[in-house]
Amino acid sequence: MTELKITAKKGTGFYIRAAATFLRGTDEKPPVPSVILSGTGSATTTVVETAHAIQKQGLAKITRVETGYPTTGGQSTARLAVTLTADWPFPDPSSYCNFDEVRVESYALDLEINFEKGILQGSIELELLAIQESSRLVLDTRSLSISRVTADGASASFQLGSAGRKSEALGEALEIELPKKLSPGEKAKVHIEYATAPDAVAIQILSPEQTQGKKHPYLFTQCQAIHARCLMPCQDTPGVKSKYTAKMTAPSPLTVLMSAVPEGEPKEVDGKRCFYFTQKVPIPSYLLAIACGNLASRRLGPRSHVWSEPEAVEACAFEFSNTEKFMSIGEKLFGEYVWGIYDLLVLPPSFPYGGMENPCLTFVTPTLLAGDRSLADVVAHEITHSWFGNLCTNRSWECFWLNEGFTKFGETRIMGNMNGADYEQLLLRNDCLKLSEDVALFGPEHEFTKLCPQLKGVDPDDAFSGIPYMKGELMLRHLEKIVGQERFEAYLRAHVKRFSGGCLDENDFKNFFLEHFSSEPAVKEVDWQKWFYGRGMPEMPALHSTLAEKVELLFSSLKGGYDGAAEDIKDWFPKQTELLLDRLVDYAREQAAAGKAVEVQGRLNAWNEAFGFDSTKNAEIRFRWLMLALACNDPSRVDAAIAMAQEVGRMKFTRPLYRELIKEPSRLPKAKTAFEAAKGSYHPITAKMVAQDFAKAEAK
Ligand SMILES: CC/C=C\C/C=C\C[C@@H](O)/C=C/C=C/C=C\[C@@H](O)CCCC(=O)O
Ligand SMILES: [Zn+2]
Repeated sequence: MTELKITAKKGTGFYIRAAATFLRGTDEKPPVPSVILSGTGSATTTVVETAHAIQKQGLAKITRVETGYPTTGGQSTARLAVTLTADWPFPDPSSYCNFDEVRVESYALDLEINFEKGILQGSIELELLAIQESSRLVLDTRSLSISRVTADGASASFQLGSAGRKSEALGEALEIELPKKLSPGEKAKVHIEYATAPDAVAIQILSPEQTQGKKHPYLFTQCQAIHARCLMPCQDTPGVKSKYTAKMTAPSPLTVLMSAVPEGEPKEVDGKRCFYFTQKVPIPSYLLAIACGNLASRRLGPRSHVWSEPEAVEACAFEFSNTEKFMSIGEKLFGEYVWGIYDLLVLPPSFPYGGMENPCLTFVTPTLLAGDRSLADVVAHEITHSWFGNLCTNRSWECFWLNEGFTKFGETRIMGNMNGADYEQLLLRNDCLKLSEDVALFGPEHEFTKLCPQLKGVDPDDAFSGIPYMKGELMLRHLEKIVGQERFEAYLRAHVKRFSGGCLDENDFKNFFLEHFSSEPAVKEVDWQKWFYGRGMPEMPALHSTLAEKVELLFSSLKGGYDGAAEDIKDWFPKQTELLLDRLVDYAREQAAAGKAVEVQGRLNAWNEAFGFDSTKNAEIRFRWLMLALACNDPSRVDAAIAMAQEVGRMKFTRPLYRELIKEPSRLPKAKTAFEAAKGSYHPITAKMVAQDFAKAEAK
C-alpha cells in the first residue's frame, strides 16, 4: 500500500492532477489492492470532493473515504482508499480513443453548413489534458475527410484507421502524433480541419419540398449513441465530458440551434448568418446537437421556448405548455436545474425518436402533437434527463439503463405528481406490457434482454430497445419498495449530487446505494447480480390502479362480444385507451395463432364506430389501432398502416409497423415497395434499421 499526501488548499482540480500523476507513477498497476491518498486541509469537503472527482473522471474507484481524523489545530483531515480495478481505466467497447491517456477538456467548433454539398465543413480545436505520459491522441471518426492537423500551432502527422482500428460498427480511429510528449497534468491544443460526408449517419438534410414550409432546406443531427464521430473527430465515449463553444455559419435567413446557450444575435455576412453558442457544463459527445432551418419560436415559460417551422409553432406552444410545471416538479424531486435554459425543438416527422435530451434544447418528434397535451409525457422524460443521463451519465453504452431506467422512473413520477398515484400505476402497467413485448422480440435468452448487456463488437443501435428503460425502472421501483418512497427520493437527490458532472456504471450505483442505506438491513437482500445480468423478464411488481381496472373491464366486454360505445371511454385518459389497444393487440395475436384472426377482424368496424379510432389525432393510439388491424389481417387498413409507416420516421412506430406488415407473407411485396419509396425521406438511422428488419424477415 502506497500513500500520497496532498494538502487541501488548492481546489479539486489540483487534487485530480496530483492524484492522477501519483496513480500513474506508482508501480502498482492493475489489479492492485489499493492506494491511499490522504489530505489535510481546512476544508475536509475538498478532499472528499476530490475523491469523487477522481472517480468521476474514471481514474480509479474510490473504495473508502475517511474524514475528520485526527483533528489537529482545527484542521480536519481525510484519507481516501482508492482501488485501481482490473478493468481500469474502464474501457468502452464502443470507442477507439485513448481517453485513459489524454482527455478533451473542451473544444471549439467553427463549421459552415453547405446544403448544396450536404456537408458541414470547417474546424475543431480541442483542448487536451494529459492524464498520463503520452505523445499521441486517438480520436473516433466516421467517414470524415481530414485535411490538416496542427498541435500547439505545429503541423502534426495523422493516420486514419491504422493498427486495425477500423470497423463497420465503430468507424475509423484518427491517430494524431503530438509533436511533444505530454506529462500528466500538461495541456495541449489540437486543431483539425475537416468536412463531414454527405451520407453521414448522424445528419439528415431535408430538401425544401420535404419541409412543412416548402421553401427552405432543413438539417438536423442525432448523435446518440455513437454518431457524434460522423460530425467531428472526438472522444466518442460517454465516459468523457467536455465543454464546447461553436461558431456555426448557415445561409440566410435560416436559424441554427445547438445543445448549448446561444451567445448574442446572429451576425449577417455576405448572405450568410453566423451563430455563436457556449455549453459551459461539460457534456459527453453524444449530447452534441445541431439543427438548421426556417425556425420560429414561442415562449413557454421563464426559461423555455419552443421552436419549430413557423407553420406549426402555435400548435407546439399549446401542446407543451406544461413544460415549466414538469421542470419545477423535476427540481423538487432531483435538485437544481443547472443548464440555464430548457428549449424544445419540434422536428420534422422523420426525426427517428420520440425525443432526444440534447442539453438546453430537447429535440422532439411532431408525433407528440395530439392537440390535447396527452403525449407531453415525452417532455417530462427529456426534462428528467437533465439530471439522469446529462449530469449523471452512463460510463459506457453497456450500462445505458443508468440513463434511461432512472429517467423512465423520473418521468413516471413526474406524471404521477401531475395526475395522481393511480395514474402512475397505470403508466407502470403500460410499461410492463412494453417490456414483455420487447423481451419477446429478442427472445428471453438474448444478451440484449440483460439490464447490462455486453456490447463488444456490437453496434449500439442494434441493441437498443425498451428493455433498459422498463427493466431499469422496475429495478428502481423494487429498491423504492424496500426503503420506502420518501427515503428513495432522498436517495435520488444524493445520487445526483454524488455523480453529477461525472459518469457511473452499475457497480458505482450499487456501491453508493449500499453506502447510502448502510443502516438498512433489507437492502442486503437485493439480488444485484440477477437484476444487472439476468436475462429475460424480471420480477413483476404488484400494481393497483383503478384506471387500469376499468380498462380490463371494457377489454373483457369487448372480447365477450360487446361492440362498445363512445361514453365507455369519454372520461378516460388517453393512456387508458393505449392500454386497451395493447390488450386487444395481444388478444388478436393469440386469436390469429389459433386460426381465428377473422373473428377479431369482423369486430373492428364496430369498435371504430364506437371509439373513432380511424380518425384519432393521437399517434400512440393510431399506431396501436393499426397494429391491431394488421394483427388480425384486416385488408381494409393495410394502406393506412403503410401510410403511417411512410409518413413517420419515428422508429418506435415505423419499425413495428413494417415488421407487422411483413409477418404476413402476402403483404411483403407491398411493404417492400412502400419502404423503397419512403427510404429517401427517412433519417439514415431509421433507413438502416428498417432495412435490417426486412433483411431478417426475408432470410427466414
Ligand atoms: C442496452 C442498450 C445498448 C445501447 C443503447 C445505446 C444507445 C442506443 C442508440 O441507438 C440511441 C438511442 C437514442 C434514443 C433517444 C431517445 C429515446 O429515449 C426514444 C425512445 C423511443 C421513442 O419514444 O421514440
Ligand atoms: Zn430517454
